[in-house]
Amino acid sequence: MPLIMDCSSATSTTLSRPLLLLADLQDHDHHEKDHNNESSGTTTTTTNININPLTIDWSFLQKQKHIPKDFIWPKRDLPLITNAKEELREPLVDLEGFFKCDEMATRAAAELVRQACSSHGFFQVINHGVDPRLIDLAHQHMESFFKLPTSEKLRARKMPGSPWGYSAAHAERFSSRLPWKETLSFGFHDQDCSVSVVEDYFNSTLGKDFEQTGMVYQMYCEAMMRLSLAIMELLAISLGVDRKYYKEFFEDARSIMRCNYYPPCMQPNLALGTGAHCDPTSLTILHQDQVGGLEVFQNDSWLSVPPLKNAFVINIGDTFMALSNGKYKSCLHRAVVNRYKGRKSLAFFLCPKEDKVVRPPHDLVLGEQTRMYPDFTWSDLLHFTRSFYRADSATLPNFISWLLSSKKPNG
Ligand SMILES: C=C1C[C@]23C[C@H]1CC[C@H]2[C@]1(C)CCC[C@@](C)(C(=O)O)[C@H]1[C@@H]3C(=O)O
Ligand SMILES: O=C(O)CCC(=O)C(=O)O
Ligand SMILES: [Fe+2]
Repeated sequence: MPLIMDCSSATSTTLSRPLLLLADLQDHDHHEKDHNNESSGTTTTTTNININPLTIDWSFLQKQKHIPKDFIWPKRDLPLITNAKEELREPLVDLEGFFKCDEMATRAAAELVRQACSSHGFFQVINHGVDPRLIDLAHQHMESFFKLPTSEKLRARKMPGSPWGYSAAHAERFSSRLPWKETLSFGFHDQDCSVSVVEDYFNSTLGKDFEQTGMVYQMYCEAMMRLSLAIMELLAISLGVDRKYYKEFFEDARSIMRCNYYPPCMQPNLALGTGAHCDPTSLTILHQDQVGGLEVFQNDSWLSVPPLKNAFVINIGDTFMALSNGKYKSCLHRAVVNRYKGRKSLAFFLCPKEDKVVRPPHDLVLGEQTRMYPDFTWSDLLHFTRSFYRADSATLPNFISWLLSSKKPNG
C-alpha cells in the first residue's frame, strides 16, 4: 500500500502546543512517610499523592523518587530484581511463502505456529506485508498524542461506560494496583467504503488537528485486519481444519485497537506497566518499540520477549483457545517498566462480532475429543471481564462456571 501522506505538519503542530503545567494545579502536597506497605510486603517509602484520573501528570510522576502507593503491586506480582532475564523461545515465522502461495513454505510456517501455540501461544511474524512506514507513523502519532499536556489528552478521555478513549493508569476504573501506563483505545470494524470508523472517532473526539492521526490509525487497523485474517488461515492449516473456517468467522470482526505508553518509572521493581493477564480476546498483534518489557510466564518463570525491529508479536487469546477446543493456549503475560526509558506498544485485539457463537470446528471435536468449553458469545465474555477486576489465567474457566451457573434452566 503506497504511503504518500506527509504527516510531519500534524506531528509538529501537536508537539509544539504550549505545555500546560497541570502539576501546579494538582495536590502535590506529598508527605513522604515510612509506610509499611502491605501490598508489596516490604517496608517501602511511598508518596502520598492523590491519584485523580483527571489530573495525573506523568511528567511530574515519572520524576518522583517514590511512586504513589496506588501504583505499588503485591510482592508476588512484582518483577524480580535481576538484570539478566531469560528469553522466551518463541518462533520467528516468515510469512513470505504463505503470501506467495508456496505450499511447502506454508506448511513449514504452519508447523512453527502449531508448536508455539500448543505450548505458550506466542510467536513473531516477519515479511507480514505491513508497510514499515505505516508502523513508524503509527508510533510517531502515538508519541505526539502522549506528549500532549494532560488537559489536551483528556479531550479524548474514557467516559463512564465507554470502552474507548484515553485513560491514565485506568485510575477512572481501579483504585489500587494501578498500571504504570497511559492508553488510548478505539474500536475497529470493516465498513463499506464510505465509512471509516477510526477516522470518524478521531475527528469527533479530537477534531481537525487529529485528522492525520485518524487516517494513520484507520490504515493501520485495516492492515492489522488483513494480517489477522491471514494468520487465521495459517492457524486453521496448522490445526488441520478447513482453511477458511476461522478466516470466515472473523470476517465481520469487531476489534479493539490500543496504543500503550509506559513512562519511565523511578521504582520499576514496585510497579507494573500491564499486570499479569491472559488476553480474553481472540488474537493479539503487538508492535513494540525497541525498549523491551513484554514478558511471558512459562514453566514457572517470567521470560522476556525482546523487540525485533520488523516483527509483530502474535499471541492467542482466551476466545481462540475456546475456538481451538483448548488445543492452542492463551498464556499469562505482562509488561514491566524501567527507570530510564518510556516504552510504546501498539496492540490490535481481534474480537468476534459480539453475538457470534464461539464454537470450534467439527474436526476438533470428533471421536475422543470432547468439547472443552460450551458455546458462548464474545459479548458475554466481554461483559464478564468488565464486571470483574482484571483478566488473568483463570478468566476462561471462571467465565465458563459463571456462564453455566447463570444460564436459566429454560433459557
Ligand atoms: C478486552 C480487553 C480488556 C483489556 C484490553 C482488551 C484485551 C486485554 C485486556 C487487559 C489489557 C488485560 C490486563 C488488564 C487490563 C485492564 C489493562 O491493563 O489494560 C485489560 C484491558 C482492559 O480491561 O481495558
Ligand atoms: O505492551 C505490551 O508489551 C503488552 C500489552 C498487553 O499485553 C496488552 O495490552 O494486552
Ligand atoms: Fe495482553
